[in-house]
Amino acid sequence: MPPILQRLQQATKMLSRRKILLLVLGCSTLSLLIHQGAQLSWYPKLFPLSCPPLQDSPPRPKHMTVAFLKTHKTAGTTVQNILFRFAERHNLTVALPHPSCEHQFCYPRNFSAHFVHPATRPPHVLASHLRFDRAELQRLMPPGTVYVTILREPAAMFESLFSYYNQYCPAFRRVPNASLEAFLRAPEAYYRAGEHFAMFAHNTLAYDLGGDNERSPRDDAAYLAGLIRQVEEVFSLVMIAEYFDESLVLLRRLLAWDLDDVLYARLNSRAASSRLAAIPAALARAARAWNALDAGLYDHFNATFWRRVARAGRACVEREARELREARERLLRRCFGDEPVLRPAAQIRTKQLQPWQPSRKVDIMGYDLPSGRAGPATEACLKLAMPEVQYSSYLLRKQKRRGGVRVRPEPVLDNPPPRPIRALPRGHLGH
Ligand SMILES: Nc1ncnc2c1ncn2[C@@H]1O[C@H](COP(=O)(O)OS(=O)(=O)O)[C@@H](OP(=O)(O)O)[C@H]1O
Repeated sequence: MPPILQRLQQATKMLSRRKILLLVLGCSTLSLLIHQGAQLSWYPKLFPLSCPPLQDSPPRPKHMTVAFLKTHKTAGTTVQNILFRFAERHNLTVALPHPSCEHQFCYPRNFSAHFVHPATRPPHVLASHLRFDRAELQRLMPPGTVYVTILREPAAMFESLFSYYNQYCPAFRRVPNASLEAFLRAPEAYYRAGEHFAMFAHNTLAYDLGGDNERSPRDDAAYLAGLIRQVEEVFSLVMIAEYFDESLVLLRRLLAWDLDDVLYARLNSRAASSRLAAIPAALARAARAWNALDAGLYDHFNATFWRRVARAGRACVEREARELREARERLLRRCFGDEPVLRPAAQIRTKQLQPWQPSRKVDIMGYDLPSGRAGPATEACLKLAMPEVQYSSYLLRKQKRRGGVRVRPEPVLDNPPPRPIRALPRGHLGH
């Protein structure tokens, strides 16, 4: 080939190589941009794309002192069960109510350290219902205790309260045909502030947090702002029931616990037949308007929750939440059979697993153990699904024994059925 032609061929090769290189570079830049664009639309700037390392390097020891404010109808029993099991595994003391308070700390009275059974003091963990009182709790709990609580979307929470406490709360009992719609159309017609268990019918979250549930943020915005400030001063984490798994991820990171420490079985759920399939939008608006203080609290802490998720790394939190769900499904299958299902109490043969039923009109579901099981693994499964009342009585007896108080020995399985239970202290424990 003549030299001129050879040079021409080389030049063409060089050009096409450069072109190919440019083309490849262009394509990769474009694909990166498209990818980034997509990511950004999923994870707005706030959320880092990668998982930042846990702040606890070198690893912190597990935090052992926790006070959980168990608000009503917010998935609190499931959180309480996680804490009870953690306490047992680590040989910690759980603060439990004196029997005259039943299984709650004399709710709806303001919490007092006197309500705590002496055999359960000084405690590491506290997780039973109470009305928050900062000074009294600080008197009881050791310094360094981490305070956490949980909130639920107020319309869903109110629907649950209305159904669960229908027979207990006079404001609900007055409503014809137990109709939530009728109540929310004219709440003032049925509600009397200050009467027994009125707090279940108006701003229950605010009441449980120690606030004045009769205040309206419409008339007094400063009151809501002040209540939020007080909650923020005390509680290191406010979980959100709608994002339960994400909440547990934040909890375990806060306490430097393992993911295994927050595995759970869902407790205290109503059967589908006992709940509204969906709350119509107008009803939800009315529920939020009537419980405006709770709505203000929820909206604020829902927003701060997502800011925390962002700080922890949203992708990371979601990944852990997924791992938690997978591990939890494996555990439920191991404990309750290949198809673990929630059952009504009448279908649960294991007495220690039968959840308390608030009325004949409401079915509270639970799990049952497959028959013929025994041994330590079964005991762990039993605790996983043990309702609040049975677990509280069991722990109290166990801790009394540990403290040398004479009680009949009671194996965790085969113990007699719990005595008839009332969900709430009545009569003399007025608000
Ligand atoms: N993991 C998880 N995620 C989301 N929601 C959950 C979870 N566990 C329990 N629940 C729901 O919480 C409601 C029961 O709340 P509590 O256990 O706090 O009730 S109680 O005040 O102790 O009686 C009850 O709500 P309703 O079924 O609407 O009544 C439960 O279904």
